[in-house]
Amino acid sequence: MTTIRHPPSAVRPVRIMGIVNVTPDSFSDGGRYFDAQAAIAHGLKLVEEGADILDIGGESTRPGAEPVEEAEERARVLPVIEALAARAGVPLSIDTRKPAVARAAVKAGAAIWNDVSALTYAPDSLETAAALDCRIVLMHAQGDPRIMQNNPRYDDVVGEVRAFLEARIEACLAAGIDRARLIVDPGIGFGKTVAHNLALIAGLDRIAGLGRPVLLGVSRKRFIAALDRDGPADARLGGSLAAALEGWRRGAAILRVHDVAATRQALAVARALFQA
Ligand SMILES: Nc1nc2ncc(COP(=O)(O)OP(=O)(O)O)nc2c(=O)[nH]1
Repeated sequence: MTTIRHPPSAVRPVRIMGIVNVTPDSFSDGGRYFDAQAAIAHGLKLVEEGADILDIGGESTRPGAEPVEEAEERARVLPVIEALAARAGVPLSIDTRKPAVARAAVKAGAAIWNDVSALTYAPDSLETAAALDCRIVLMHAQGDPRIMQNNPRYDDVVGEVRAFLEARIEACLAAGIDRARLIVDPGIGFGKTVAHNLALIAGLDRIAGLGRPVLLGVSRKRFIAALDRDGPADARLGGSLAAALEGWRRGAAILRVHDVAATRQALAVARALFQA
């Protein structure tokens, strides 16, 4: 008999992070918001649908993705961040591994640096983060996007991901970054098999045990298709919602999603049911 874990205290709140990919090749919506005006309009639409945060990215990190040059990444994201900082009315996050892009994005109005490399990509990532006035997302990935799905292996995936995130928290503290600025993320789909992804969602309370807010990004990811019919990324809403709700039950504080309205509605019903 599986025990469904209830959120602690009064049905723990969760924030919805809407995804704005200003890229030509993102796995689930590549190209649709590559134009700055389209990206800005999409961000505003996600806020209208209930997004509490917008995550803006200019480089796809899907399996097999090729890196984007810094100048190109800046050109993609900065106009969008500047416009949304003025109009969206919610905190913005910059999804980048490059310190210089993060610095420019924070200057343009971003309040969060979402780094899928957990500040390991560049030698000056930690010192840049220490100097910026923003929150930091530390995400686990095993290997670079180009090769991370070739043959991911763990002895104890939850234990190893937790240990990595704990070590990154310590590295941040040693660099003078205040613990209160840190958010952790198990990196669903970043060097993980389907079984690894499921174990991480089921074991999310052990990641939350680090004492930092947990960000969970399951939206439209490949493991969903592997568990159902192997359809395209935009045919994975049901699985995205199921995984997001389970993540919330097991400790996620922020859900990074493409489908904000549906996620908002699913959470509203799930929370009402916990109080019924
Ligand atoms: N913190 C965090 N950031 C992330 N950034 C990108 C993606 C990949 O999803 P998406 O942005 O939709 O695709 P792409 O990287 O192809 O743009 N997933 C995460 C995630 O799970 N957590």
